[in-house]
Amino acid sequence: MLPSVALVGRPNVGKSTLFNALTRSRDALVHDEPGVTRDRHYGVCRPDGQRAFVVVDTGGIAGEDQGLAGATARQARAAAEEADLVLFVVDGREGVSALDEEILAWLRKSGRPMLLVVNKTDGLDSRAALAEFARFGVADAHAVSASHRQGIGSLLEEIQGRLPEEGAAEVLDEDPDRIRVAFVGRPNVGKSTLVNRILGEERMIASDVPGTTRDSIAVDLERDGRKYRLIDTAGLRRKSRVEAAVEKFSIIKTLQAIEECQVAVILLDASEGVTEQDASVLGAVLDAGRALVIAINKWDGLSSYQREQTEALLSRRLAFVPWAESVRISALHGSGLRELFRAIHRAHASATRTFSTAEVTRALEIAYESSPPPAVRGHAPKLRFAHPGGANPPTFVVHGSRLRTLPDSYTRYLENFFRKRFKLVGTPVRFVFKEGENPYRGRKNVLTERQQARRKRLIRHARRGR
Ligand SMILES: Nc1nc2c(ncn2[C@@H]2O[C@H](COP(=O)(O)OP(=O)(O)OP(=O)(O)O)[C@@H](O)[C@H]2O)c(=O)[nH]1
Ligand SMILES: Nc1nc2c(ncn2[C@@H]2O[C@H](COP(=O)(O)OP(=O)(O)OP(=O)(O)O)[C@@H](O)[C@H]2O)c(=O)[nH]1
Repeated sequence: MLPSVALVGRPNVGKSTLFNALTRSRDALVHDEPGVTRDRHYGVCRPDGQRAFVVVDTGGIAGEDQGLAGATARQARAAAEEADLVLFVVDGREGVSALDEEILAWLRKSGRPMLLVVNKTDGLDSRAALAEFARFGVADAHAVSASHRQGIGSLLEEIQGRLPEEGAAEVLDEDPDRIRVAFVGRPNVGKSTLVNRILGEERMIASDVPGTTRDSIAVDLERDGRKYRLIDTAGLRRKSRVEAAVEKFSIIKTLQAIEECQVAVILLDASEGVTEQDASVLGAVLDAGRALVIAINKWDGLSSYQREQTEALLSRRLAFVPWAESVRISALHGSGLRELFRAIHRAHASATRTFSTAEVTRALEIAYESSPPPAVRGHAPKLRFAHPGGANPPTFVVHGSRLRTLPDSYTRYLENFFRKRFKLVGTPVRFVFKEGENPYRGRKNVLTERQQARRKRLIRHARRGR
């Protein structure tokens, strides 16, 4: 499961800046889509080749008046207590303050694992900056500059070393035929009703998945001869655990469920359109690169006039994900479920389809020849070669030159072209651009003339020396 790391500290020490440095590291790949709200307080850090984690910006724990008892502070505490690791952020320029001491005392009491992050050390002697905070007696202190992105790499390494071990539930996918689905959405859209409806149908075999930890719940089921695993959702939680209290909407749990699934089904309430919170859940699905199906629930409650209005509104608000299928359902009456599962299946098939290098390069050639990218200052980018770069989401690696000058509109053109050619629905598609020659040229041992001449020279030398 995605572990979580909370940023705690007094106002103005640079928590938001650090949050951005950690969560926006893949800006090149994650395009800002109009219509998507990014929740400023929650994000996912996906360091290259390392384990991803949720980052929570707890908001500043303010001065004495509101102090540790204020509403913000209460939220900060709750977030910190839920986190697997706390980054206690302080200001390296201002040095130790009374409030820092207060926060530290509280963090110690909470018993959460903690790292001290001394920020704003750009232009400072970082050893001196750390020494200032040595009296805190926190063994693990890191000097960083969030705004200059200094020290972030080593901070990330330190964080990696302190995340909890991955649980048994994470060794999820033994069965490649089983589709991992998460039903996500804000409170009251009908997740529990839908999950219960799905699990309640007779033809299905539902069972709790053994080996899942206390915090992670999954249920396997079969439907129309296909196998699914429903990943932890509020709906599942309430059903499988005897818990009277209504579980509050947890963004962390939503992010975790999204990370673990292959297909995220986002539920919307037909009578309410796409709210800010819906848009932020949508944004999280896109950031994670998951396949997406939009289920518009409570369709039963609308008159035909309202239905028309809703259709028009939704198609406007969802125009930025034209590739996602939306299905109208009623969780209450169980209508639309067959279509819902078909859409899940199509999205999964697209998201996990495999490609050969030959077909990908061919597609690139055709796209390129039929519409080459525009020249910038007299030089046009050249696209030479492409190969598949992974699934879920389908990723295409394109090699060429001057690719930095490729306009976004051209990336969108390529995306649409590939979508059409490979009939990809319900999944984001990613392109990674790499400068340089065909990387397979060297591997096939095809040497340039200069390389061949050099090689012959070396061989001659070696012979003479013998
Ligand atoms: N010199 C320098 N300034 C920084 C650095 N990080 C943040 N700042 C500045 O510090 C100020 C506060 O940064 P924020 O990230 O908003 O601080 P915060 O802790 O999130 O503040 P609250 O939202 O009030 O809790 C801004 O003016 C930043 O530009 C840094 O590494 N070096
Ligand atoms: N008319 C109508 N009402 C529905 C439908 N689905 C759910 N509801 C109602 O919407 C309310 C909320 O449903 P829940 O299933 O509890 O919503 P939830 O998303 O699980 O809510 P949280 O657990 O708070 O996140 C309940 O009163 C349901 O009866 C539907 O398809 N049609």
